[in-house]
Amino acid sequence: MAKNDLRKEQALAYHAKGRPGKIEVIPTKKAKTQRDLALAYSPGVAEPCLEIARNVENVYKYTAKGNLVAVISNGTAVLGLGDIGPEAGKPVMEGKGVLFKIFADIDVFDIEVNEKDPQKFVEIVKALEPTFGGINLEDIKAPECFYIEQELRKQMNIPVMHDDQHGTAIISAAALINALEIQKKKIDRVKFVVNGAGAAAMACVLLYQELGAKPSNFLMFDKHGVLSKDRTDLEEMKLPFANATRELSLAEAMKGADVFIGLSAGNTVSADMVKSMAKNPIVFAMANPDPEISWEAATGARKDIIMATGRSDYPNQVNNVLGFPYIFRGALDVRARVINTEMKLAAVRALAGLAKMPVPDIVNLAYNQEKMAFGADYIIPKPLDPRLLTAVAPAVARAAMETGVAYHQIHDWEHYSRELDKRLGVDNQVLRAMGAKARSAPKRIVFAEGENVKILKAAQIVLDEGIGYPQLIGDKKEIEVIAAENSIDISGMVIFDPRSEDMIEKRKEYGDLFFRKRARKGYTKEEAHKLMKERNHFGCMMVEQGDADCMLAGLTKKYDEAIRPALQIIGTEPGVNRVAGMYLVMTKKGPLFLADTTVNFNPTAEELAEIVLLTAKEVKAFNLTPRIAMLSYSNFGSSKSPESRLVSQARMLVKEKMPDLIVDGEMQANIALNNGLLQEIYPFSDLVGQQVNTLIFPNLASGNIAYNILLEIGSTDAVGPIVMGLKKPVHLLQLGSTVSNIVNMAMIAVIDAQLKTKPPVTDDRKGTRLLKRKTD
Ligand SMILES: NC(=O)C1=CN([C@@H]2O[C@H](COP(=O)(O)OP(=O)(O)OC[C@H]3O[C@@H](n4cnc5c(N)ncnc54)[C@H](OP(=O)(O)O)[C@@H]3O)[C@@H](O)[C@H]2O)C=CC1
Ligand SMILES: CC(=O)C(=O)O
Ligand SMILES: [Mg+2]
Repeated sequence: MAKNDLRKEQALAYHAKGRPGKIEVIPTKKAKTQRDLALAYSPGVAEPCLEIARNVENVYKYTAKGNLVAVISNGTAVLGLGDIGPEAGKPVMEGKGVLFKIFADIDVFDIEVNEKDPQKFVEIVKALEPTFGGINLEDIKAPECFYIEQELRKQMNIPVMHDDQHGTAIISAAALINALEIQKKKIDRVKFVVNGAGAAAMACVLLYQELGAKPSNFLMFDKHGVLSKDRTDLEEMKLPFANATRELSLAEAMKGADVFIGLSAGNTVSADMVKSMAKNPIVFAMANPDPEISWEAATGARKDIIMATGRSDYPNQVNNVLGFPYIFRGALDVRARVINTEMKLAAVRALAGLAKMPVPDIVNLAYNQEKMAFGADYIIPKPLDPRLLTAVAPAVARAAMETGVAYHQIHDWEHYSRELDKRLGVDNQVLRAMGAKARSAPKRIVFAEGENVKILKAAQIVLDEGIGYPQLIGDKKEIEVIAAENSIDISGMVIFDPRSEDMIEKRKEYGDLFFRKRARKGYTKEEAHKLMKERNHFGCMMVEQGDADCMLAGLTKKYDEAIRPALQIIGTEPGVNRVAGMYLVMTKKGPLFLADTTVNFNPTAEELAEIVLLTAKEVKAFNLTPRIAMLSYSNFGSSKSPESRLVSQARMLVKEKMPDLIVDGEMQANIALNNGLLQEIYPFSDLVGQQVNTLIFPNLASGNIAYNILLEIGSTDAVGPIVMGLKKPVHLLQLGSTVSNIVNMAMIAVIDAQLKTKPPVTDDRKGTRLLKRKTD
C-alpha cells in the first residue's frame, strides 16, 4: 500500500472508530445522587440563574463561559482545501477543540455555520456572546473574513480572533525574527515575496510591518498573479499590497528576494525559484496540508536556506497550533475584551525568546532528537514543548493588563505559572515521552500471538511509528490471510513458526538450553524439545538467547499460564526473589502507579517490602520520584488486625533498606489521595505535602479489583500490566487488551529492553538473521 493510501486509511479509521469524531462533553460536577441532581438542575439551578440575572458578571462565576471558546467556521477556506462547506470543515474545527484542550485546558464548542453572507454571519456569531468567553474564527475565506472579524471585534465584549490571520501572523513573525537573526539580515532591508493574498497572507504582512518591515518591500501574489496597481480586478482589501509596477511572474519576483512567504496552495514554487533567491534566503512554505514547495526540494536546492513548513513531520513547523491555545489562555485568564496588537506582539516575543532557551529533555525525547538547539533547523519552539503555556499565556495576559483591556488582574505571576502547569497534567507528557523514548532506539519485539488481529494491528502501528521491529510468532499462512483480510501491512515484519520444519535447528538449540535450565525440575529432554513448539516458550527463548530484544504475550492466555515460561526460561533479576505486576493509570491528578496487580496473592511483610522496592525502581525509570502510599483498610495502626500490621511492618522493612524513599502506610486510599485530609488528621506522615503517585496494595485481590474498577468506570487510560523483576524484558498483556493497550505495552517493552539489553553485536536490528540462517 502506498504511504498516502495508508495515511488516508488510518486517518479515516481514526475519526470513525468508536464514538465517531474526536470530542465529547464531560460534566465537571458530581451528578450521581438525587441531591446532586437537585443542585445541578431544578430546583437548585434556579439560584445561580437568579444571581446571574441580578448581575450578569456572575455568569463567569457560575457557568463554564469563562473557559469556553467557540471555534466557528463557515467552511469557505478550510486549510488549503478551499470552500468545502461547513460539514466538511467540521473535522478541522473538532481538531482545534482537541488542541485547545490538550495544550491549554480550554473547552471548545465547534460551531459550523451554514452562512456565507458576512453580515448574517456576524449577526449569528454576535448572538452567541452569552455562551462563550472567546471566539476563534477559523477557515473563513478572504475578503469576507476581514469584515466579519472587524465587525465582531467592534460589537462583542469578548476576545475575537480570526486565527488564520493573526495566529499565523504571530507564529510566522516569531520564526521570521529568529531566521533573520541567524541569516544576519535586517527586517527593514529584506525583500519579501508573498504567495497568497488571503486572510493569512495579509495579516502576516501587516504584523511584519509592525515589526519594522517596509511596506514597499513586499511583492504579493494571488491566484491571478502579482498584485499591481494596473490590475482592475483587485478587491479593495488587496489594494494596499499592490506594489508591483508591472506584470511579473512568481519566478521573476523570486529572483534576488530574501524571504518567501507561502500562504496559498501546495506545490506552487519550484526548486529553480528557490535557487534564484538572494544569499541566505528564508522560505516559509506554510500551505496545508502540502506546502508550496517540499522540505526536500527547498533544502536540496541550496544549503544556505532556512526553511519552514506548516507540517509536523519536518523541522521548523510554523503552524498556528503554537499560538491559539496560549493566546486565548492568557486572554481568558485576565478576561481581556479584545486581543490587541500589543498582546499579539507579546506572543511573538515570547515564542521567539523560547526558541533560544535550552531545550528540555522531555522535548528532545518527544521528538526523538538527541539535542535540539537554536539554529537553522530550530527557529521556533516545537508544538509538544510543555513550556509554551507558561511562556506565552502570561506574556499575553500581562500585555492585556498593561494596555487596559483586562477586566481581571493577575498579581501573583508565580502562582499563575504554577496553576498553568497544573492544567497540563503530566499524563500526556508521560505517554508522549514514553513514545519518544521508545522511538529513540527501537528494538526487536516478539509478539507471541501473531495470528491475533489485534496483535497484528498493534504490530503495524509499532512498525509505522518506529517504536520497534515486530517479530510475529505463528502460522505464516494464517497470519498472511488475517493481515490481508484486515488490510494490515506486514511486509516489514518477520514471522517465526516454531512448529515449522524451518525451525528444527532452533527448537533443538532452545530445547537443549531449556533442558539444562530445568533438568532437575521434572523435565525430560524430549519434553523440553517438544515444549519449544509452544509459542510462549519459543518467544521467551528468543529473548533469552538474544534473537529478540523483548516480548509481548498473554493476550489470549490466563496470566499465570502466560508468565510461567518467562519465569522458567528468563528468571528474576539478580538479588530479586519475585516478580510483580504494575499498572500505570492516567488520572486527572497525573500518572498513578498501582502494584501488585497481577502476581503475588497474599504477600508476607518481606514480600510486600520487595514489591515496594521493585515498584519504586520502575517508577524511577519513568523519570518520576516515587511517592508511595501502602494501602489497607486502616490508618497508621488504627486497627490491630494482622493484615494492617503486616503493611506497617513491610513499610519499616522498606525504610530500613531505603531510608530516603518517600513511603508511608498503612493507610486508606482516600487518605492517600487527599493530602488535605492527610495533613489534617495525620500531620506526622511522610506524605504530607507530597502528591502520592504510587499505590501499593496489601494483596493481589485488592490491587487487581481496584485497577479493574478504575479502568471500567473511570475515564482513565492505563498502561500495563508492567512485569517487574524479570531479568529480561518479557511483558504480558491482559486478556482482551485493546490495540492501543498493546501499543503502549510495546513501548514499555522496548524501553525496558533499552535499559536491560546491550546494543546488538551485529547490525541485525530487525531480526532477520534468524530467518536467513534457516533458509541458508
Ligand atoms: N501554517 C499555518 O499555520 C497556516 C497555514 N495556512 C494555509 O495558508 C493557505 C491560505 O489560507 P487562508 O489565507 O486562510 O485562505 P484564503 O482563502 O483566505 O486565501 C488563499 C489565498 O491564496 C491564493 N491562492 C490560491 N491558490 C494560489 C496559487 N496557486 N498561487 C497564488 N495564490 C494562490 C488565493 O488567491 P485569490 O485571492 O485570487 O483567491 C488567496 O489569496 C492555506 O493553504 C492554509 O492551509 C493558513 C493558516 C495557518
Ligand atoms: C493551520 C490552519 O489553520 C490552516 O491551515 O488553515
Ligand atoms: Mg485554518
